[in-house]
Amino acid sequence: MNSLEEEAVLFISKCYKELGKGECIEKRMKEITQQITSFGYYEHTYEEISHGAKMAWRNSNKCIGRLFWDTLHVIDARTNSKPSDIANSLFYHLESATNNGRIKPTLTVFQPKKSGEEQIRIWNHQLIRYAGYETSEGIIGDPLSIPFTKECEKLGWRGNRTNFDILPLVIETKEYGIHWFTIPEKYILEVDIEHPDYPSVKDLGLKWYAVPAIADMKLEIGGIEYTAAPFNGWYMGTEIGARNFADKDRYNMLPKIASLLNLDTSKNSNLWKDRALVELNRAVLYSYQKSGVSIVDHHTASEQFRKFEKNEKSSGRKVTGKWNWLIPPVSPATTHIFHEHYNDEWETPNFTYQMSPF
Ligand code: HEM
Ligand SMILES: N/C(=N/c1cccc(CO[C@@H]2CCNC2)c1)c1cccs1
Repeated sequence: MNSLEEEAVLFISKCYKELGKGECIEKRMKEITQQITSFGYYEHTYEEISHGAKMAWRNSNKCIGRLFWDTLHVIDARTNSKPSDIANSLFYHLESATNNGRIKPTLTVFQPKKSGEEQIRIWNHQLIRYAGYETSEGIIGDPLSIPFTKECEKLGWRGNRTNFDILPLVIETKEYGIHWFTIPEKYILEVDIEHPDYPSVKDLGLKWYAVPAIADMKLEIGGIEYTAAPFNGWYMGTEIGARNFADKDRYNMLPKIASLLNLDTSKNSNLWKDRALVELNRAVLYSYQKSGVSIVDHHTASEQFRKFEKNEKSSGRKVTGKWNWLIPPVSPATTHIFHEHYNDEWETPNFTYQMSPF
C-alpha cells in the first residue's frame, strides 16, 4: 500500500496529463503535500473528483458498459453533513439521473474518510431496491434483501409485505448516527412487465425499477476513500430478465413463464427453461422500450464494449477486464467477449467493496 502522498502523485500526474494540464502538476503537488503534512489528508478539486470518478468507471473490470465512461455526471455533495441533507441529495440524484426515462449515468460524491475515520455510509446496496421477508407462508419480495429489510424494521421502518416494497434509505454518519428516510414516490420510476406476443404475461403483475444505483461501494481516488459515492447507469436487460426474475433464489419466474407459454416442462431436453428465459428477457426489453426507459440488450452492450476496447487502444491505454463478469448470462458465446481474453489487472482510481456496516 503506497503512502497517501505516493497515491496522490500517481493520480495527479495521470489525471492532469489526461486533462492536458501537465504543466500544473508540480504546483498542485506542492499544495497537496502541504495539506497532507498539516491535516493528514488532502481535498480534491471538483475537476479532480469529476475526472477521477470517470477514470474509476473506466477501470471497472467487471463493467460491460464502459464505452460511456467520459459522459458521467458527477455531483459534488461534500458539504452535506446532516442526514436529512444527505437524503435530499440522494433524492436529487434519483430525479436528475432518471430524467423521465432518458437515464443519465450519474455519481454523487459525499465526504471521504478523514485520517482513516469514516464520515458517511449508505447502508443500502442500491438506492432503489425491493424488500424481502421470510414469513410462515414463505418468502415475500426479493430474497437478497431479507437481511437489510430486517435491519430496516429494527430501525422502526415497517414494510407492507408486497413483492415490491421499496426499501427506505439508511444513512449513517459519524456525527449523527443512523437515520432512515422513505423515498418519496415521485422519485421512483418503475416499469410494468408485459410481453409483445403473450398478453397473459402482464397478469403476473411483474414490475422493476428504472434506475440501478449502487450505493455501497467505495470510490478511491489518489489515496482518498469516498465511502459514500452512489452511482447509477441504466440496466442491461439480462440483469433483470436472466437474474433478478429468473434465479431460483430471487423471483424464480421461469416455471410460471413456461406454463403461460404452454411449454412442456417434463424434460430438460425440451429446453423449456431456455425458451422461457428468452421470452422473459424479450418481455423486459420490450416493456422498458415501450415505457421510454433506457435499457440495453446484451448484444448491443457487447458491441458497445468492443467499441470501448478500440477507443482505449487508440488512447494508448491497456484494456483490463474480468471475463466471467463481462460475458452476459444469456447466449454468452454469441458475443465477441466470450471469445476474447482479458487481463484482470487493478488500475486506480477504482471502486471497491467495503465491509458491510450492519
Ligand atoms: C451506463 C450503463 C451501464 C451498464 C449497462 C452497465 C452494466 C454493468 C453490468 C451488467 C455489470 C455486472 C453487474 C452484475 O453482474 O451484477 C456492471 C458492473 C459494474 N459496473 Fe457498470 N454499467 C453501466 C454504468 C456504470 C457506471 C456509470 C458505473 C460507475 C460510475 C459502473 C461501474 C460498475 C462497477 C464498479 C461494476 C462491478 C460491480 C461489482 O463489483 O459488484 N457501471 N455494469
Ligand atoms: N446496470 C448496472 N448494473 C450493476 C452494476 C454494478 C453492480 C450491480 C449489482 O451487483 C450485484 C453484486 C453482484 N451481482 C449483483 C449491478 C448498474 C448499476 C449502477 C451503475 S450501472
